[in-house]
Amino acid sequence: MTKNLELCSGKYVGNGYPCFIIAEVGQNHQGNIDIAKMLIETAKKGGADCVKFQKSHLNSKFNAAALARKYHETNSWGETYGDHKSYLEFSVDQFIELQTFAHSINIPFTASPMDEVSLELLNSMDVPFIKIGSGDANNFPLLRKAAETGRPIVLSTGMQSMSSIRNAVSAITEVQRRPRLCLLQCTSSYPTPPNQAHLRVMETFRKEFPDVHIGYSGHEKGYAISLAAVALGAKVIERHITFDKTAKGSDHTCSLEPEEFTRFVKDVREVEAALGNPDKVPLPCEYPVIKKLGKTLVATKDLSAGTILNQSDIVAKVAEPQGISAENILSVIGKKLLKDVKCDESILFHDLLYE
Ligand SMILES: CC(=O)N[C@H](C=O)[C@@H](O)[C@H](O)[C@H](O)COP(=O)(O)O
Ligand SMILES: C=C(OP(=O)(O)O)C(=O)O
Repeated sequence: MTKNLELCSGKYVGNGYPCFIIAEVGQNHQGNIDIAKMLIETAKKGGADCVKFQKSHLNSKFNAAALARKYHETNSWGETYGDHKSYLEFSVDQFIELQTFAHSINIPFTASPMDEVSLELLNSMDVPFIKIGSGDANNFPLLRKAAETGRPIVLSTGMQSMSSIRNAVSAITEVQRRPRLCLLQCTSSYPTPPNQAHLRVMETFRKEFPDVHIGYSGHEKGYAISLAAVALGAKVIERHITFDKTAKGSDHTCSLEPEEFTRFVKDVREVEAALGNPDKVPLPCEYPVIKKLGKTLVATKDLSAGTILNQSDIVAKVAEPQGISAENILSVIGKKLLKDVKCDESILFHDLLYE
C-alpha cells in the first residue's frame, strides 16, 4: 500500500486524495516572461495544483556539437539548436522572478531540471518537488542527486524501457529508502496519437512498484485520454498549457488552451467523483425511481386464499401499490396465500403465511 505523499504544502497524493494536476508551461512562453506570468495566472485560474517550467543550463544539458546542430524547422527560434534553446531559456533571475510571481498568486511553482546545475538551482529555490522529465529518466546520477535533496520526485517515463525504469526507481530508492516518488506513464511524441498513449502501462507500474504513486503525463490532442487516465487511477496528471495551439513551438499542438484547461480540471474532478466506491447498493438518489419504476410481484390470475404459490402464479411488474420486490420471487414460491388476490393485483408481504 503506497504511503500518502505531500507533493506541495498541504497537498497530498494518494488513495482518497484528488488527482494532483500539474500545469506545464514548459517552453510555451515563447521566451517571453510576461507570457510566462500570464500562463502562471492561467494555471491558477484553471485550478491547477501546481505550475511547472523546464530549466536547463545549456552547456550542462548539451554538448557543444548538439548546441551547434542546425535547427532549420518551423518551430525554430534560432539558426542552431543552441541559439533556439537559449532564446527560450530564462535566466536564473527571471526564474526566481517567476517563482515569486507564482507565490504572489498562491500557486506552487516547480520545474524540471535538465542537468545537475539546474537541479542545484531548483533545490536552492526550495521547490516543493522535483520533476524529472522523460529525457532524464535514465540519467541515474541526476536521479540520485534529486533523491538526495530529500524532496519528492515526479518522474516521467517517455522514451524508456521497463528495465531503465526499474534502474531509475532503484537509483532513487537507494537514496530514499521509502521513496517519495510518483511515476508518470508518458509517450514523448508531440502530439501523441491515441493508440500510442498506452495507459495500461500504469497498471504495469502499479504492480511492479507498489510503494510508488502512479500518474500520467499526456501529450495527446485534447484531454479525453487524460480523463481516461484518471478513471484508471492516475494520482498525478501533467498537461502543457498554452494561449494558442497554433502558435510557433514544438509543444503547442498537444497543449490545452485556458478555457479547455479549466474544463479539463473540472472534468477530472467529475470523473473522480464518479469513481465512487466499489460497493453495489441501491442509492438514496435512486429511491424515487425505485418507487416509480421498480418491479414488484403481481398475481397472473385470480388466486384464492390457501393457494400455494408457484412460478406461473406470479410475475414482476411496475405495480401499484408496490408489493414484494421482484428479487424475492424465489422466496415467495411455495408460500401459502392468506387471502384472495385478484389477477394483476400486487402481492403484499402480509398476504402470505410465513411459517
Ligand atoms: C523530452 C522533453 O524534454 N520533452 C519536453 C516536455 O514535454 C518538451 O517540452 C520539449 O522540451 C520540447 O518538445 C522541445 O522542443 P524543441 O526541440 O522545439 O525546443
Ligand atoms: C519533459 C518533461 O516531462 P514529460 O516527459 O512528462 O513530458 C518535463 O517535465 O520537462
